[in-house]
Amino acid sequence: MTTAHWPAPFSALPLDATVRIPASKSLTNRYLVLAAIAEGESRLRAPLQSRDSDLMIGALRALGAGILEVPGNGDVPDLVVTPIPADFSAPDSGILVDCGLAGTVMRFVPPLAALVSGAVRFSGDPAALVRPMAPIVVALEGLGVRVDDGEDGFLPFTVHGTGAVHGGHVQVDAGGSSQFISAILLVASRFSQGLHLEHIGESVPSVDHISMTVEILRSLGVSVDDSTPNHWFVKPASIAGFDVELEQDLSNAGPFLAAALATRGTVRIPNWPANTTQVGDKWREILPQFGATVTLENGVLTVTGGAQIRGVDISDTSELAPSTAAICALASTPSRLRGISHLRGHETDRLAALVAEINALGGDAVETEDGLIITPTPLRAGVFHSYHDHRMATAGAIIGLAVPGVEVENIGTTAKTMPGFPAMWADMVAQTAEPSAGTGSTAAVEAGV
Ligand SMILES: O=C(O)C1=C[C@@H](OP(=O)(O)O)[C@@H](O)[C@H](O)C1
Ligand SMILES: C=C(OP(=O)(O)O)C(=O)O
Repeated sequence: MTTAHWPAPFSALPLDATVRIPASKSLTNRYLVLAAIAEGESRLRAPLQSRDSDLMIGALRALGAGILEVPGNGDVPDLVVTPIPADFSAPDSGILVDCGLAGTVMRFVPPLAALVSGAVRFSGDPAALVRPMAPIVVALEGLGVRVDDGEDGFLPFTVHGTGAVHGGHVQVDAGGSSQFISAILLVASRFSQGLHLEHIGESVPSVDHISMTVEILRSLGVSVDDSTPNHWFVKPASIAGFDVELEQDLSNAGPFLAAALATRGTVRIPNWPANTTQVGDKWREILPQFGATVTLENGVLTVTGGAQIRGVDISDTSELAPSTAAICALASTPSRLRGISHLRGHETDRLAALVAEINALGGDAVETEDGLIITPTPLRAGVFHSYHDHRMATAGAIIGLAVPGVEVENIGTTAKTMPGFPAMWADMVAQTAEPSAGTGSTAAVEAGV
């Protein structure tokens, strides 16, 4: 149960905690799409259970896939997926897919809808209707698929599939999101002539997520040639049913690892993968720049905060940026985050939201063309708004650990990728001491000193 304003637990003591994180959103939703177009039954072990994965499951079921929960080895049921039947057609009334605010649903499912017959309409939360979508529409139209989008390039729109996509050469400007590339690549092995996808425009952000897509496709036997920058070639192929165990979400590990820095304590995360395609593995490079000690031994990632948080100057933090910005707000020297202009098209305009919320607590954050400059100042109690953005909500929680009296508005929005967040956070704090929600008297890190 969450309240409208969640008193963020404050910790005057250095934390000493071990935390287990639920499965990766990006991996779960990719494997779900691929299971829906595979030739046989697939099993996803220990998948993510969250709003974004529920939305993906709902979308794929609507498109004819069978998805059943079966008992797994841990707390979370496995998913057994029966692929979309080859002759699946939408009813005459069409199909409605609710994308919520999930980028992976609104970008990954329309190309899949192009492979079935009939009209599939996509809509979502009010905030989803302003997220960039035009490159998906343009790419589908370039592949010969009819899309009714009212010519505005935003949700809602309707994809009119004919049961097959010819494929071939298509150009897309993916400067606004790597998901435009991943979306087309994921289903391209089903195009009868395969795909030559070409990115035109400014550089693509979040390239690690494209590498994740390419690596997963290759692991399932799909040939992807990405040897020429900005070009991807996919050969037609059948994907056999597969059985995969999902890794925990290393991006969502970020707020918990940041808690070690915010309190000068130690946080351990077991089962950290030795090899991974997740961008969250970059915490191992990012956190030492703030002065933290990071070790990975026997699969346990251990982060210990330094006496003070040093400011950083880093690029391309992708979906790690909100947590990174929260750490910067607690640092003792200025920070600059670069290469994240596309965050303006995320769940909210994250650059504007971070500036507004850090400054509302007395901070000094300014927007640049491609990121943020955050200069230390002492922070004070106040409300940190989440803008329906799970990563804004967790950014507020990080700051609240070190600044007494922070309340996060709509902490429940963390259900997008981590429904258990408030309980997990409280448990992390309780492993060291009883949390005194928002009522502590000394900041754990002397923000701005
Ligand atoms: O493909 C994916 O799973 C994602 C790609 C990235 O999107 P952008 O390229 O829009 O940043 C990332 O930020 C998002 O959280 C997940
Ligand atoms: C940008 C994000 O999500 P989405 O998949 O909705 O794009 C994110 O989780 O940080």
